[in-house]
Amino acid sequence: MPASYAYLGPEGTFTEVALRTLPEAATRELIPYVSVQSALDAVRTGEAEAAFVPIENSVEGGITTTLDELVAGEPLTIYREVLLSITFALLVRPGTKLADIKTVTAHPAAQPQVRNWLRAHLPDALWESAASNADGARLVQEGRYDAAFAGEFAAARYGLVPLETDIHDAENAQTRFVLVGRPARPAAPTGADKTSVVLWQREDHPGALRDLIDEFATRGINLMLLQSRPTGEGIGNYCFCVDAEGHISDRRMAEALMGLKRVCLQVRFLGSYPRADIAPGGARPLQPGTSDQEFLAASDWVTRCQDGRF
Ligand SMILES: O=C(O)C(=O)Cc1ccccc1
Repeated sequence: MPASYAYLGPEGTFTEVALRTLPEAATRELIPYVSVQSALDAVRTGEAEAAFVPIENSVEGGITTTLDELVAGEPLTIYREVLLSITFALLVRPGTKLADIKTVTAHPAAQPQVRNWLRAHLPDALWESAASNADGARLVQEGRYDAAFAGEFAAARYGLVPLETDIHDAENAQTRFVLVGRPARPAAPTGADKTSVVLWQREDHPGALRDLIDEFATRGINLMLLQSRPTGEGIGNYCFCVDAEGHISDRRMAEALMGLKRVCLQVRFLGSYPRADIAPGGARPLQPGTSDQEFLAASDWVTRCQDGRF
């Protein structure tokens, strides 16, 4: 049996479409799971080699179930990311008209992407969340809801028809998905990489968050995501999910992570992996003084000073 990738199912999710864009997916058995948690658990138990799950969208930010799963429990590592442009179709059973729709469903992350459309076209419809957009389509097929927002491609799979297509409140809405596996050495840098970490502050004090961010800023590292998540240990108690430009094998990133390790209560490394938004080698020019050579030269100079050879 080939190694398997778990993904947020059932069949017909945007997650499945995004997963199939990865060349390595063609050589794996792709197994749908009912939730992000169960897909990630399949990796933790060794049932699946890796799991593919949504993690962020350009309209609402981080997908909190996924972030919370990566923040807690047995550590997992992100190996790849995929960006997918998202537009929704309103899927109904054949014969349903707009005026018949009293209940609608989709994944919670879909709602901010269709809210204005709903207000304009179905202001009185009751919204209930589904485990995924394809699961919403399945529930419409079963007669549990009148309509589901999902990919148009999911219609045929669930015996539904698209009553409306190309629904998106925001132009160019994109969702980011990640391939997550058990911890192992990150892939070699491509020249356009991203590093994800979770940071827990040691203590609350004025400027505590700025102190963490400074570890990146002073080394010329740009941040791409900064999302706070409650630790569950009381009001005002948060950890921070951070995506930063660069790879852990870059000196500036390694030094920033060393700095964070010293000043944070805890740091969880979630991986260094190729960026999906730009081609290999396409990262922004480095800030003066932050190349590997400059870090190494500075370190050599300190050693010479310590040895009295300056
Ligand atoms: O993959 C899906 O279909 C999902 O349910 C997750 C999701 C939610 C909203 C936009 C893209 C993906």
